[in-house]
Amino acid sequence: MDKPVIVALDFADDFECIQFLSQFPKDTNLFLKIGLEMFCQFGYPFVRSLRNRGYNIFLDLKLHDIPNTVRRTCEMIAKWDVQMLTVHASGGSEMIAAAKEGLASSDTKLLAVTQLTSLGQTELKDELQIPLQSQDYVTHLAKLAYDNGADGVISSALEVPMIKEITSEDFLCVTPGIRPKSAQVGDQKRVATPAKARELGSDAIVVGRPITQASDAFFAYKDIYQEWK
Ligand SMILES: O=c1ccn([C@@H]2O[C@H](COP(=O)(O)O)[C@@H](O)[C@H]2O)c(=O)[nH]1
Repeated sequence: MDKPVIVALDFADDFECIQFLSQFPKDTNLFLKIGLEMFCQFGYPFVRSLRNRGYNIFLDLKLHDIPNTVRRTCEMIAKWDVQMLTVHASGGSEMIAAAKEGLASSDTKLLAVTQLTSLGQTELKDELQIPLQSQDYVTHLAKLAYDNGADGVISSALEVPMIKEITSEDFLCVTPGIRPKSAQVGDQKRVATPAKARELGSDAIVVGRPITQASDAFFAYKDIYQEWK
């Protein structure tokens, strides 16, 4: 699928989620992100039911554990036919490589989260005590992910040109923290509009609340899609 708008399904219950999806015409070809909130409640059966309905699935589990545990978990997820899976790049080179090995029998793209888009320079320095500029930290983790077999990263759109420069044009940059001009920023720190993300070279944008909390979700999706295309 060419440069999708990935909709983050962060709902407290599956009924609400299915009602949300029913607002979209059947031919919308949605790419859906299932994150921790829904996966912890509804697990693999929920993933399978959405996959069986034909949706593309980004499973955003942000795995972060010792290499053996991550490899074995990825071996299991490899059977699920999901399109994307996340691990944290800060889990290190061995863990990233182990995740890739675990997914080897599948077409699932492995994406490594660099610096969460909810963290800015202040949090990086004062809370995490990382003595780097945010952009240098992000590009360092992106290079680590690239060198150890990841197919791409999660970052802010603002960092995409630097990431592509030190990795490769084909290295996927999937970018949350997307906010249309009129939307509330909320807990996100490193944000970009859909148009800016396009201009900076994002391969896919992830959008949650600006669509899921809109009074007309399909209209909000179409609006963002138009700006992104
Ligand atoms: O760095 C990251 C990694 C993942 N996310 C996820 O994307 C969506 C964004 O939702 P919004 O409502 O549009 O803010 C959410 O599911 C996060 O878990 C991220 O935001 N930043």
